Amino acid sequence: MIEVNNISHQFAIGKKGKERIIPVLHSIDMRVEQGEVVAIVGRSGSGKSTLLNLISGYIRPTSGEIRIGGQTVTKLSEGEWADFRLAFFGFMFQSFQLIPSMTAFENVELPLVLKGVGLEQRKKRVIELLDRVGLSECAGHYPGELSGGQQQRVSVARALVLNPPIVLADEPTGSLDSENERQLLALIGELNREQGTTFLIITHDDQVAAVAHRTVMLQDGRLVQPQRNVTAEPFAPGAGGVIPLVRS
Ligand SMILES: Nc1ncnc2c1ncn2[C@@H]1O[C@H](COP(=O)(O)OP(=O)(O)OP(=O)(O)O)[C@@H](O)[C@H]1O
Repeated sequence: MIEVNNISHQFAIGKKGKERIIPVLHSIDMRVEQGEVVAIVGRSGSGKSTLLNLISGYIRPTSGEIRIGGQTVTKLSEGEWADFRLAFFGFMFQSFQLIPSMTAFENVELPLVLKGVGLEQRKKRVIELLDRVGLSECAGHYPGELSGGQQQRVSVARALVLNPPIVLADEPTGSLDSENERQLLALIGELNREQGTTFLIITHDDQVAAVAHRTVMLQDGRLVQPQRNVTAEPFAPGAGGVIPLVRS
């Protein structure tokens, strides 16, 4: 589903003509199958966010190729990337990135508006999603009127509203308390089992890495041998049992 082929990336910083080159990623090869939940770990500055930004097309690699769903995305134009993102990706961030002047309902609705979905269908889908994350009562609230955990749930609903095959998450539990973290991990597990949603999750959190199917580690911009998670009880955190994984 996601193939990262020999990707290297460097940033150039400083004034034109006097740039300093910062190599960040070196010859990354990675393959993620549909329905996998993969944790990306590594020390601060190892290149995790850069890798996710390359996969989501927000930056272009210095060299190498990325294929998603059989399509070579590194060749897409900016306009094509915008459509591709709407069709393929949901995004979850540590900082939620909600629009403060929009209600919870409007924030979740936004991707549907961008996709040109009609009003009635939008309403139905947003209500469904807010209900799924337990926030039906808060549809009319602005982000500033919600707790951190509630804001994260709004951002999760927004990430999922278009039913994306892939969710890219950058420290999604980073600002959550343990109960909200448990609920988010349970939801990720449900979606993965029910819909085969693929998750790529950058994390420093052992709880997240423990429920992923496997963990890949970046070290100084290089991928360390991928590790298959053999000890985890995927998506049953605290539930005391192993729920079988459905993987295609
Ligand atoms: N736009 C940019 N311009 C210049 N350098 C950058 C840019 N973005 C990232 N870097 C550098 O690339 C390196 C890797 O950054 P990146 O954010 O990918 O690391 P990370 O593993 O996600 O770190 P963290 O866990 O702290 O978020 C760092 O040295 C960072 O300073």
